[in-house]
Amino acid sequence: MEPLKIALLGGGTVGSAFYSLVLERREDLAAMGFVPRFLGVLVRDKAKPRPIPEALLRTEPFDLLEADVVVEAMGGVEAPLGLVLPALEAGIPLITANKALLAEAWARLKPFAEEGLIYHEASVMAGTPALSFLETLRGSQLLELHGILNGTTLYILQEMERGRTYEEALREAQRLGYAEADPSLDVKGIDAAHKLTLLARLLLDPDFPLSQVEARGIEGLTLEALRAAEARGEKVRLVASLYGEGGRWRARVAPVALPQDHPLARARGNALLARTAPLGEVLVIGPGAGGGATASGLLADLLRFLSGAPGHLPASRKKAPPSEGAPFPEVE
Ligand SMILES: NC(=O)C1=CN([C@@H]2O[C@H](COP(=O)(O)OP(=O)(O)OC[C@H]3O[C@@H](n4cnc5c(N)ncnc54)[C@H](OP(=O)(O)O)[C@@H]3O)[C@@H](O)[C@H]2O)C=CC1
Ligand SMILES: N[C@@H](CC=O)C(=O)O
Repeated sequence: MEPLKIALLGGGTVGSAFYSLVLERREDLAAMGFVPRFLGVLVRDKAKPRPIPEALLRTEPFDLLEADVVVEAMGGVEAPLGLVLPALEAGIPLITANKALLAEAWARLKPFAEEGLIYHEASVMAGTPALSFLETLRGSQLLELHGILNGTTLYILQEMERGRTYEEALREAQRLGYAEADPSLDVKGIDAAHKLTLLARLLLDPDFPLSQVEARGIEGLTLEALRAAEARGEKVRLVASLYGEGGRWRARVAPVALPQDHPLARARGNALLARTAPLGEVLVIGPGAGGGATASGLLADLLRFLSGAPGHLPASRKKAPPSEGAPFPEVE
């Protein structure tokens, strides 16, 4: 049995759930010949309650070069970038749930992604397959893609439909561990834009720029707008879309009106709908936020790494859209 030395950056909602899940799933790791050993868990405040022994907590960066794998769940861009780059340069793989890091620091991280050193299933739709779903769709051509990629805004809209206020619903989403440390990333559509950028880089263009995503959030939406949509037989959802327009890919995050019987309107969780050829239309639905759901995606990547498979490779070339898309109407 070989020790598997894990350096964990972040011991909050996701990091704590990952730590617990690894211990719970020791037998699966043992069946592959590995015994997990956490070298340390980076946090800011050792006094916060969490299911991690205090002896493992570190408030100062520790030596990641000792690790077999670095798992990052701290959030932000510059702080995690400064920590993971030296490890990647030393050939140590990175498993991350941090879509902001990947979306915004791509110029620095792309060479390592191309080497197969970056695993990030958990960065889009948590443990619900989104990247591996799209990897399988590489056998077809993408015609268009529409997704509910942010759990916080989905929860807020669903709760507003049940009569709660926007503020109450946002507070509850924070309490449940769905929201980002800065929830304006969720409600302004920026988190969904980060995720859409990662999907586009996986399938359409390895250099797809974050700046190409037009993002609008749900802050301006009123209960009246939701009620009016309901009266028209529609539901309002924050949808991230990629579709052909004038021969270019258009990437948009916006609140849109969906017919109530549309699969994305009926989905109770996050969802990703892809129209492809020759495969056809495919849909995946599942939880997209929360500690356990995200830890599941991180553990899936750990198992993928241990099986010898590379991380999530960007698209091999830039592809033009084969047809014009049919976006949903935006709700003002
Ligand atoms: N929550 C979710 O549902 C999902 C989250 N993600 C992503 O996972 C990542 C983590 O999210 P989440 O767990 O919710 O966030 P939390 O805020 O709950 O956890 C962040 C952790 O990182 C630590 N940390 C943050 N910055 C520093 C720093 N500069 N130095 C040392 N420690 C630091 C915090 O320490 P301390 O505990 O002491 O404050 C905390 O333990 C983010 O990138 C997020 O986007 C992805 C999918 C779903
Ligand atoms: N804040 C995010 C967490 C998961 O990515 C969301 O609400 O979807």
